[in-house]
Amino acid sequence: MAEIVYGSEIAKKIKAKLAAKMQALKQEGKRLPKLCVVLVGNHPASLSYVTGKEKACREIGMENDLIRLPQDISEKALLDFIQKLNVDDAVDGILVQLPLPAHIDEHKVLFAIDPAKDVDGFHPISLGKLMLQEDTFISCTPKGIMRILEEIGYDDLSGKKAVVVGRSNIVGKPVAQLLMNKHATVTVCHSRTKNVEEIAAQADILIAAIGKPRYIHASWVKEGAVVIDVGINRDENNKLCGDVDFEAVKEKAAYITPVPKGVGPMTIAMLLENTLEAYEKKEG
Ligand SMILES: Nc1nc(=O)c2c([nH]1)NC[C@@H]1CN(c3ccc(C(=O)N[C@@H](CCC(=O)O)C(=O)O)cc3)C=[N+]21
Repeated sequence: MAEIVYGSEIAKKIKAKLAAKMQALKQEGKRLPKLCVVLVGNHPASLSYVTGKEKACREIGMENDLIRLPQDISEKALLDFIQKLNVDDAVDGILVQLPLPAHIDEHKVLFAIDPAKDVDGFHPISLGKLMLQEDTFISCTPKGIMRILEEIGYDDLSGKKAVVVGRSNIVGKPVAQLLMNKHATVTVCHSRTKNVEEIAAQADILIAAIGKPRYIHASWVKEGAVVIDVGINRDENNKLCGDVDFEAVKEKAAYITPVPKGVGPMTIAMLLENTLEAYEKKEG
């Protein structure tokens, strides 16, 4: 029977530390770090996620601004807006919520963000530095996953087998890189992989980031594995669920993260940390 690892509890501790830092800066009469979140359009899930980010900023006393732009905004107008945030000295972190409307080139927008303010870690410079193990902003979900592993004392990954299911630019690829940087032997599986279940069953650490409700069955999981569930899906009853068949897999794994209250809250905590980091680098 696995230990259920509540990212929400770890995130609470991180946010308490950050709140104390905000308080200290305030008492020193310093400017406070500021995160700007840009939301284009009215996608309901996106709206709920950005609201969570704003709420977390308020909780810890970090400055924040949610900028809502119309669904039909031109790419040029969005790029101009980002440029304004880039040169605004009061802004430390910029996050453009994804996905963007289809008429906007997502890469162009991510490339337009000043790498010094790229608290999402999605800029090619940030991703390149991650590959080279240079100091940079690490994207929030992968960073949160690594923090969970540290928190459970599972951070000596030398000789360990990690399997990442999913190859997205925002989770699968960067988390695979981080695991490699920590000396794990990493296999990345995806929709075209044959025998995923056999590969997954060899994992000491299994990261599920595919976006398919309860896709990972207990038979895919090695006894005693660490299972990290990144999925945020709705099942047939519109209930929030992960990529892992939680009830069955928890009988086999040593550690498992739930959905909700697992990786999601860690993503937000890492975003706040990255924003403070951007501020500290800027202020020297
Ligand atoms: N530029 C950009 N950066 C992102 O980091 C980004 C993004 N775009 N687009 C969408 C995804 C998704 N994402 C989540 C963050 C927190 C929760 C979260 O806190 N979830 C809670 C509750 C979820 C709920 O109740 O709906 C939980 O899992 O317990 C979920 C999802 C960030 N994303």
